Amino acid sequence: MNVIVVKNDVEGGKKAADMIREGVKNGAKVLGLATGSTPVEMYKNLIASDVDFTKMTSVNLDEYVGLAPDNDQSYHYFMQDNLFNKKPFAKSYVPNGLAEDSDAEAARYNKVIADNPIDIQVLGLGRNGHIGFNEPGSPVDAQTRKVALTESTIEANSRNFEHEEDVPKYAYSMGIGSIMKSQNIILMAWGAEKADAVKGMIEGPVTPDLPASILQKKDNVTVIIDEAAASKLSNK
Ligand SMILES: O=P(O)(O)OC[C@H]1O[C@](O)(CO)[C@@H](O)[C@@H]1O
Repeated sequence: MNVIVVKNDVEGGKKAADMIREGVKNGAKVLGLATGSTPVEMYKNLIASDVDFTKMTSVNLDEYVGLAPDNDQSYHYFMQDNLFNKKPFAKSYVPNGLAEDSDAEAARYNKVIADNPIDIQVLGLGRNGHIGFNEPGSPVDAQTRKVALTESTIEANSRNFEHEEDVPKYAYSMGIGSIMKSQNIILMAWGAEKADAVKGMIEGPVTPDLPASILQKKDNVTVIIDEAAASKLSNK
């Protein structure tokens, strides 16, 4: 794990965007993308840059079950708004939150991932150590499936909804097994509320209780964190 500590999300987002531009220059064809507040600065930097995704494919990590693509809380909408409207890809995939058959949707999405091996996967980090929506206890070999969100995640994500009860209880998430197959991973985390998860991810035992800790087992992982998120590390 290559750990880079930056001052704040503005510096970190620029760093991550530079790494993606470099990856694209070096031939990356498929980007795995994340939502949430964490990658917003990275997307701003990519939009302001000369990077061209029009011959590339993007595959997103997750989507809330029950939200339509035009719902402004959906991850489809987030991606349109934060990146795709300004920097379109030849093809972009996000799980279908309205799929009627969740097993069929998971199988469809697993085929998408198998057909489009990910060169660079972008990840955020949940306060409980989740990556994608792989909550604590998720099997390390899991593929895309419908998952139940934990209370901690529902509470954390409720800031984006009018009422906490509006936060969907389920999501489709790419599994840890699929994430681990990506060629390169860039994980970002900002703020003191991520400091425990960051410490566990980097210095703790590899355990399903803290899903991101599995990244210790993978080469080509770059972790970009700000000083607040790094504040509990023993080796700063
Ligand atoms: O970036 P945030 O909003 O802190 O959320 C943490 C992570 O959890 C998720 O909401 C779930 O995938 C991601 O979108 C995000 O990277």
